[in-house]
Amino acid sequence: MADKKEKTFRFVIVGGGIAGVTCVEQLSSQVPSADVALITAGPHIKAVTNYKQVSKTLEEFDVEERPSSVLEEKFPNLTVIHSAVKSLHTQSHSVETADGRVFGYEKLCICSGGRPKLLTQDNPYVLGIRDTDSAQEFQKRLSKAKRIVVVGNGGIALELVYEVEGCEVIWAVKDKAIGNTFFDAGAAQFLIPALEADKPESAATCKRTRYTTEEPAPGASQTFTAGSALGPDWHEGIVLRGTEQSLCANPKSWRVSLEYQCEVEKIFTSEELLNSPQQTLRLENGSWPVYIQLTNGKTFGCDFVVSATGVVPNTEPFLNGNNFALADDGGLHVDDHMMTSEPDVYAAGDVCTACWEHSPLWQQMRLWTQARQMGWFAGRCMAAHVLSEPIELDFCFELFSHITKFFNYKVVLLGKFNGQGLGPDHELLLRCTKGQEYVKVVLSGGRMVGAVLIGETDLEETFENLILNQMDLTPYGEELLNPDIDIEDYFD
Ligand SMILES: Cc1cc2nc3c(=O)[nH]c(=O)nc-3n(C[C@H](O)[C@H](O)[C@H](O)COP(=O)(O)OP(=O)(O)OC[C@H]3O[C@@H](n4cnc5c(N)ncnc54)[C@H](O)[C@@H]3O)c2cc1C
Ligand SMILES: NC(=O)C1=CN([C@@H]2O[C@H](COP(=O)(O)OP(=O)(O)OC[C@H]3O[C@@H](n4cnc5c(N)ncnc54)[C@H](OP(=O)(O)O)[C@@H]3O)[C@@H](O)[C@H]2O)C=CC1
Repeated sequence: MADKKEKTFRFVIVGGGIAGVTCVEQLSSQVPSADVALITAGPHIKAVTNYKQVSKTLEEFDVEERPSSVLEEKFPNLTVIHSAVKSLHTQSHSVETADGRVFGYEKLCICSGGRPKLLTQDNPYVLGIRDTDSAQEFQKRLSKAKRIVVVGNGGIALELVYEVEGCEVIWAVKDKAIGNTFFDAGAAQFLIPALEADKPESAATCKRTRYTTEEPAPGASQTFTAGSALGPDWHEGIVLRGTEQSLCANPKSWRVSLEYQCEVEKIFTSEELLNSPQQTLRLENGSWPVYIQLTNGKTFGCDFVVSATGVVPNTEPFLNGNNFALADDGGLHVDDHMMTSEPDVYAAGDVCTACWEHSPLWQQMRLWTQARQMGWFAGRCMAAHVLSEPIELDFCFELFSHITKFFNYKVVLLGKFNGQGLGPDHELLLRCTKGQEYVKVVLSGGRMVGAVLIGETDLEETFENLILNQMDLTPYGEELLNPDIDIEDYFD
């Protein structure tokens, strides 16, 4: 393999998503003399724009899909190679691409993201949403649909059930409440009325498509290996409307039915149902292309099923044949320098699992912000290692923080927002004004360790400070959430 190398780069980064591109930017600016290669399966790269540091740890930004030439013009030391990596040979420090080329590296960073963990593979009626292509396929299928079933209870399901119009939505969740990956039952209760109410004007407007289509890269035959993951506001550019076209003007007819505490028992096509003893189901349900049987005994016919059931790190098949340590969730095990178990190989973003001893207030979630932070930190570590400089874990891994929007409410999550890992040894303070705000504080030993802020609470900065400084809040008791006290002044 060594003699076949077309060129050896000092740094090679695999993946043009937010983690890979941020890593490239960091390396190119920190070590401008080094040859850097970005190898990515898709024709476009993702770029962070309008970056805003909202507070010490909270950040907001937009993400744009761009041609890679923009990056190459900015960094003359950078070569972008558009081909999927077919195999990695850590012993010879080389990668082989789908178009048959071999490149050497001194240090490599794997940022190949994740792909949807589908309920079932190869069923044309079960869709996942990950990248621009899959979002467009979903949009196309939705435009002809009268009823869809959404399975899953995380970020994608929360966004879809709110955004889809003109189509009946059956939402099947495993849990007793909606949004288990982000919320507890109280917050879910607060959000439910927004599902039943009319959407506000701004959220209900029909919008134009903004995303471009990525051509699959040579060799990228698997549906979900070509493009980068979508991110904040991905649905804003896409009309998510079913057959009932008039509903864009009449959001009242928008229907979501929830099926709680159930999983999928079986998925049948209409042909399979015709030939099975359960064909009476077909008659009861009308005629649909596909039927889904849930563990609560109900069966629904629908046009298609959306499997919004999480992601699996993209490690196969191109990393096979090496000795990478994998975490329980299948991610590449990385230490506090973003290094995998293979020499000179780093990883960042959705593909990796942070296996260092976490700060008591941080946890990994496969999110846009963490992909950016990990890509940036991996770049810093790679540069520090070649320059023989010391480097410590960055402050951004001290406190988990996430800003997003669900059901048209601003949502801020801080620290152990759901009491993750705290056991019974914690208490909660709550303040809730229906339709306006939901504030939950998690206290452990009298100190604030997490918070969920839904709505325009304006509390994020103060709470972030209280969590970071671990002040004993016992003397304040429930006054902490007294709406008549200006908490910002209180703790100044
Ligand atoms: C529908 C949707 C909505 C989301 N909304 C939000 C949100 O609102 N907020 C939020 O924080 N997060 C959100 N996320 C999560 C967020 O998008 C991801 O956490 C983030 O994009 C991960 O970035 P990444 O760079 O690690 O991976 P990706 O963006 O998946 O990029 C991986 C890159 O690797 C390339 N690649 C893969 N395999 C190979 C190979 N073998 N060879 C070469 N290149 C390869 C791909 O082409 C791609 O460029 C959302 C995700 C989805 C799917
Ligand atoms: N605004 C935001 O911040 C958004 C973030 N994202 C991110 O994008 C990624 C993909 O989103 P998504 O697919 O929603 O993943 P998530 O990990 O957010 O949610 C997956 C959901 O599916 C459930 N689930 C898993 N397997 C099954 C099954 N077999 N049957 C029924 N339910 C199942 C999970 O339950 P359990 O947890 O019990 O396993 C969980 O509720 C995630 O990293 C997510 O954080 C996506 C959209 C918006």
